[in-house]
Amino acid sequence: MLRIALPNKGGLSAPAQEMLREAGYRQRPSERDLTCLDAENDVEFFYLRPRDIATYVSSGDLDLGITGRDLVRDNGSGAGTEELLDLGFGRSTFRYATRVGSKHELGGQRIATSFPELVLKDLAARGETATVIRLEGAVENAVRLGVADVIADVVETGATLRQAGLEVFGEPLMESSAILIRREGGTSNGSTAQLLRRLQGVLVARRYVMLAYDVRADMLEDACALTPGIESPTISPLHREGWVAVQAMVLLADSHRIMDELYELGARGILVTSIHACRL
Ligand SMILES: Nc1ncnc2c1ncn2[C@@H]1O[C@H](COP(=O)(O)OP(=O)(O)OP(=O)(O)O)[C@@H](O)[C@H]1O
Ligand SMILES: O=P(O)(O)OC[C@H]1O[C@H](OP(=O)(O)OP(=O)(O)O)[C@H](O)[C@@H]1O
Ligand SMILES: [Mg+2]
Repeated sequence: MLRIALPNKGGLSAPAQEMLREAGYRQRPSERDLTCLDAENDVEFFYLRPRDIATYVSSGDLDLGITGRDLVRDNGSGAGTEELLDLGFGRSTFRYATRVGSKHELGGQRIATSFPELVLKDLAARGETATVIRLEGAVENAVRLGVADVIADVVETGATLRQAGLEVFGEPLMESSAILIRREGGTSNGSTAQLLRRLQGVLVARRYVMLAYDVRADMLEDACALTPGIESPTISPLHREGWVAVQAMVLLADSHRIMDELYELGARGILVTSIHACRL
């Protein structure tokens, strides 16, 4: 039986469960449940604090885990894990910020953060010495309340920083997103490979749509150049003489541009449908 750690709370919890449901796995019926057995798929899920997940996976007590890359790097046990897949949600950067107009320096400053290990590693790499103050959250308040001169925190839109009168400085310490991890050097059995294929299928289904259209046969090569598909587009004959129907997967983000260009080529009956799941 495959044993998988998932975030029990916080911003990564709901999207992680949604992704697993889309991949065909059973998820806990109540947000208070700490385990969920999916007997049909021979998988058991354990809902844990996202910060703790690397601890269980690096020790080998759980086979796989979903958590934030930044949380793994801030957990000493993270070094004993490896990343199998970027799951595409929970994207953020981790950055230093200070009061607008203040000096952009780290040496000798008091730096407030919920990610002390990340910050200490970064300071060591820079050869800087500073005082790191560990806070549980709402770190942006630390500067105006006088507890710190600088913060190091998760930035998504930057709205929280702006509201607190802070500005980022320097390069991001890291870019994060939700990831699937396993024990470093671990081997994949059949169930792990199946889970990976299913999650990859969800990622593709989220990024791509199926495009179908009719086009005159003499324009087919130009049309296929716009919609090459992943392997090759499907061409079917139409009852109408001299016309064919084409089906191909295209990136959702490109779909409207491609539809406009196909229409210009003379294609008609252009339809976009979403993909619920796939194995490529
Ligand atoms: N806007 C965001 N705010 C907080 N975390 C975010 C955001 N966007 C992505 N993340 C990621 O979510 C993870 C933080 O999850 P965690 O469960 O620790 O805290 P949370 O979602 O902020 O919940 P809480 O702070 O209420 O416990 C990190 O990997 C972080 O990079
Ligand atoms: O760049 P933004 O889009 O504004 O998002 C980033 C903010 O969101 C998170 O806070 P959260 O709501 O998790 O509260 P916390 O600080 O107490 O964890 C994070 O710690 C930042 O404060
Ligand atoms: Mg938070």
